[in-house]
Amino acid sequence: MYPRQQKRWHVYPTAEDFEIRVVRGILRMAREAIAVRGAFCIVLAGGKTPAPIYRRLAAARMEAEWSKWHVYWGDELCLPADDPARNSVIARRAWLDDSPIPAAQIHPIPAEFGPQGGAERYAEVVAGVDEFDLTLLGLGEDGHTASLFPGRDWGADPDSAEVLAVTDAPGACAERVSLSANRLSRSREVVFLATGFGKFSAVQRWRCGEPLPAAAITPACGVDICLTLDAFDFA
Ligand SMILES: O=C1O[C@H](COP(=O)(O)O)[C@@H](O)[C@H](O)[C@H]1O
Repeated sequence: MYPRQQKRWHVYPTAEDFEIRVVRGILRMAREAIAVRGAFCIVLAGGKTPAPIYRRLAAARMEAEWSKWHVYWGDELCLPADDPARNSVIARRAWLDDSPIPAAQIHPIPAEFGPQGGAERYAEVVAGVDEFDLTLLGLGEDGHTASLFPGRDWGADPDSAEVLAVTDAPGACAERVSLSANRLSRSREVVFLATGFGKFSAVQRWRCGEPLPAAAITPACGVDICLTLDAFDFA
């Protein structure tokens, strides 16, 4: 059993409000982390939901000290490195390919080596970070987050591996690499992103206390869940 999750819900009337507020929050957290610790370590979410956020970060070129950003991912699909379905490629195309963040500070998950090979290699990469400053996460329609799926081991125990080799994910890509719930919880801030009516049922189940994978992310500071109104309630 994992610790109780402290949740703060933030509901925005439109997708534009959601995007503006989330981007503003990311830039503020980056400024604070850089002022206090001299660097900002962010974990990116995969899937489609964060793409507009990444595009807005790309447009905010003058608003951050990009040379101090270090970028990681929460999960990745075991597909060729340049496959457009990969979480790293979605973020690269929307933002990172055209960003001033030094290439050596961008750390995609090497999932092209397969679940086991990718997990072992990425464990060495994240071992260099004690606590992430900000972890962005998505929410699947079945309540999964990163590549932690219902009915599987999410690595929520304190002694579980930091990076998991996933071989039986439902859907099109069964093989994946994912940070474990335990590792994702080692973040100063965690922000979930969910937009659209398709997420409504997962959000309701989470609000009602069902033990979904998303509920296993339990950083000391709690989690912030940013939603559009249609994902939260009947508008
Ligand atoms: O499989 C995945 O799905 C979730 C949610 O994706 P979305 O397209 O519905 O936003 C995502 O957070 C995760 O990284 C991805 O691998």
